[in-house]
Amino acid sequence: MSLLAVDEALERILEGVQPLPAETVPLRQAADRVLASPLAALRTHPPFHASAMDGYAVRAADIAEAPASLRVIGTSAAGGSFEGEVLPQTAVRIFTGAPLPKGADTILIQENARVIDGDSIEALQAVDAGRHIRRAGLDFAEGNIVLEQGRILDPAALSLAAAAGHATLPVVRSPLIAIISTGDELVPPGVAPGPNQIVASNNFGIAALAQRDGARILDLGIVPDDREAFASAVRRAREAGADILVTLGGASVGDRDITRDVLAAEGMTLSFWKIAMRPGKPLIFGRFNGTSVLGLPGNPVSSMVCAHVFLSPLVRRLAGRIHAPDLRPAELGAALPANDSRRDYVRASVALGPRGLVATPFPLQDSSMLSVLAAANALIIRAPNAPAAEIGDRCQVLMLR
Ligand SMILES: Nc1nc2c(c(=O)[nH]1)N[C@H]1C(S)=C(S)[C@@H](COP(=O)(O)OP(=O)(O)OC[C@H]3O[C@@H](n4cnc5c(N)ncnc54)[C@H](O)[C@@H]3O)O[C@H]1N2
Ligand code: MOO
Repeated sequence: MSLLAVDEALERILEGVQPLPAETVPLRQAADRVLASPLAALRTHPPFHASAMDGYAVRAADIAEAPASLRVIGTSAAGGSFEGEVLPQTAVRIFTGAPLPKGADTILIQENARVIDGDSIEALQAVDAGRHIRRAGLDFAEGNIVLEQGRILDPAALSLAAAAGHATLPVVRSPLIAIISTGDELVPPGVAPGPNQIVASNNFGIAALAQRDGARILDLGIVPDDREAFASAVRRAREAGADILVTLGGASVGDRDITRDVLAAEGMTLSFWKIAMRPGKPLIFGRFNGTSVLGLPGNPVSSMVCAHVFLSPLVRRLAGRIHAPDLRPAELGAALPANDSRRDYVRASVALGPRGLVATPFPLQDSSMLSVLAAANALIIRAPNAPAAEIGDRCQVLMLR
């Protein structure tokens, strides 16, 4: 029986999945979140014609023939204003950000003025009308849409939202990802493994990737290969309201690979098990009410590659983010043998060569080897049944960093 193709598996995972509903959070907590609806300015900015420089608010006509002397009749500083009017042959001392007084139509910067005595100056240069003035509404006007729905609230967007008068923002709720690591052989880092044990690692990379995609993490720790212990962790994930449950390990066909069985016994509807992918063949996907379940294979590289290919798009869809994998054309830096019937994600190092990117596969591709995955900056994607390829042949790579 032929295995489910990777693209079809991803389609099933994303089928019917919509961004989560909005919640309102204070501005500071909105950093790096996704704006849930278009944001209209609550005010106009600048709210008045403002000076962009320190100097003198003057009438351009008065200083058309420089040098010209002017009487200084007052001051306009940011946070205050000059309430009178700039009449012919007068000027108002003005500072950056302060309102332009009535009658003035330009700013003479102070470097081009000479103070004659306490209350008069000499303009040393003529200035065109309108110089160094920020017109009211130059940045945005009340009611303008200043940020689009779906905008990632990066630092500039946050400051703009604040300037537009918003103290809180509607953001897409961050998906909650519960992670369960399974296996009698696993201990957490920092704990000395017993004989026959190893350190659990997958949960750290998976959590970091999901967080980068906008998720919150509930790490439920390590459970032994025991049906009741695993079932109880699954229940904890559901009680916590996890949007996605990720299980690590126990996905394959061994006697202790109980993941699929227990998930089904707990009420999960299985969508698929096993796909035409290397690494990652034993991937499990199913759904509880409101919770998608990804059963990732235990091999650390299989886990991470499946997370890049399937978990990231799912998290991003829920988080209201666009998923745009960084796929690029490259040429092979080493030969590759013919592929079998699974799509292969080959750990590779990609660098710029004389004709563009060159992707050189690592010689060891064992799906347990995190040292190779961490050294790789890309995965060469090989189609099922691709024939043997030579150095210089074209290929497609998925950039990882
Ligand atoms: N007879 C067959 N055997 C296997 C097949 C198969 O088709 N027929 N598939 C192989 C493939 S492909 C994979 S991938 C693995 C995946 O198996 P499981 O998902 O059941 O994973 P485990 O057996 O639980 O563990 C595999 C390996 O990974 C280590 N592991 C598990 N969890 C973690 C963790 N959280 N952190 C670090 N390392 C972990 C575990 O100790 C094992 O060494 O099955 C093949 N077998
Ligand atoms: O798929 Mo396994 O993931 O080939 O090691």
